[in-house]
Amino acid sequence: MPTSIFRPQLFSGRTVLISGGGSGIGFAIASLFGELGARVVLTARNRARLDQATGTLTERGIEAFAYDINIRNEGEVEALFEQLDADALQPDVLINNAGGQFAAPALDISPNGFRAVVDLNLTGTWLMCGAFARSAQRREHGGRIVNIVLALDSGIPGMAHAAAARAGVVNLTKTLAWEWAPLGLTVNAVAPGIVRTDALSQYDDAQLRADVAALPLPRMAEPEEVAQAVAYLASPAASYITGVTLALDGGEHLTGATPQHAAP
Ligand SMILES: CCC/C=C/C(=O)SCCNC(=O)CCNC(=O)[C@H](O)C(C)(C)COP(=O)([O-])OP(=O)([O-])OC[C@H]1O[C@@H](n2cnc3c(N)ncnc32)[C@H](O)[C@@H]1OP(=O)([O-])[O-]
Ligand SMILES: NC(=O)C1=CN([C@@H]2O[C@H](COP(=O)(O)OP(=O)(O)OC[C@H]3O[C@@H](n4cnc5c(N)ncnc54)[C@H](OP(=O)(O)O)[C@@H]3O)[C@@H](O)[C@H]2O)C=CC1
Repeated sequence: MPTSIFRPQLFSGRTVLISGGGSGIGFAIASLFGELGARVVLTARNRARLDQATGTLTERGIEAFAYDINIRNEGEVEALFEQLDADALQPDVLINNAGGQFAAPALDISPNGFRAVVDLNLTGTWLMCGAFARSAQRREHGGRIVNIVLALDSGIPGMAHAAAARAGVVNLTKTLAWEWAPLGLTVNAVAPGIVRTDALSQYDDAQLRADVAALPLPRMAEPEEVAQAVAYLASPAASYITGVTLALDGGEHLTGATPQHAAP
């Protein structure tokens, strides 16, 4: 685990909402914000996994809450923010981390498969951003949004749906940064390459190892490294940064040779 550069209690008094916060990168983000004094609110679909995550965080002395919702469902997203109001847990920071896709050649992606991935990664992120910004506007309270995308500078062969959806999020990030600056919101993104989480079991291991070996920094990222980048973008140190997508990819964007993604 990388050494934390942040001062203790940096996010004391702040509430941080993390989609997909019960596993992998989202859980690492929740852990770091919690260790830095924030109250953390986790959302995802799997209630049991959320409960396990909040249990672990609570044992570490972190104030943690969980709400099971599907971010693809507009009604569930609206209901979440109403519930957060009712529970006095209005977020200061939103981390749109929930997402994913399946690896398949473009010609094997059905219209419904394409739609499912766009619904999750682009529309789901959009719905969460909108509900968060309306909440901030009502309360005349600024805030931070950080969107987790994928390294995509040279396209993402084997994941055309995710490539399209995440490119949408990158431009949404820039556009919302303009439109919502007057609301006191900054909107940024982090684009990880390959991060060591259980979710990688969905991909071909030999291919992943070959992809990593070809990087200028030939290793996977750790989830905690993504969490530190997110914490920086949500911190006062980044108050003049908006609309950027930070590549956290071991230099993948320099190679011009895009990793191939395949199912196991
Ligand atoms: C490598 C490093 C980079 C990235 C790493 C990470 O992101 S790690 C993080 C990774 N974490 C995650 O990825 C977690 C989140 N990911 C997910 O939940 C799913 O990937 C999801 C977004 C598709 C779920 O959507 P959903 O519940 O709505 O799914 P559904 O079952 O209802 O199917 C909808 C349509 O998709 C079709 N289809 C599905 N699978 C395949 C396939 N393998 N092949 C072809 N097609 C497939 C399915 O047939 C159907 O189309 P049809 O038959 O009706 O025409
Ligand atoms: N690991 C990697 O190499 C990389 C990952 N990423 C991205 O980082 C993010 C986290 O990935 P990682 O931690 O590895 O994988 P996970 O599969 O553990 O994370 C995905 C999270 O999103 C949640 N989620 C999925 N669908 C929905 C939905 N419809 N509504 C609400 N929550 C949902 C899942 O919970 P649940 O199933 O309970 O809903 C899960 O907690 C993803 O967006 C991923 O694409 C980006 C680059 C590389």
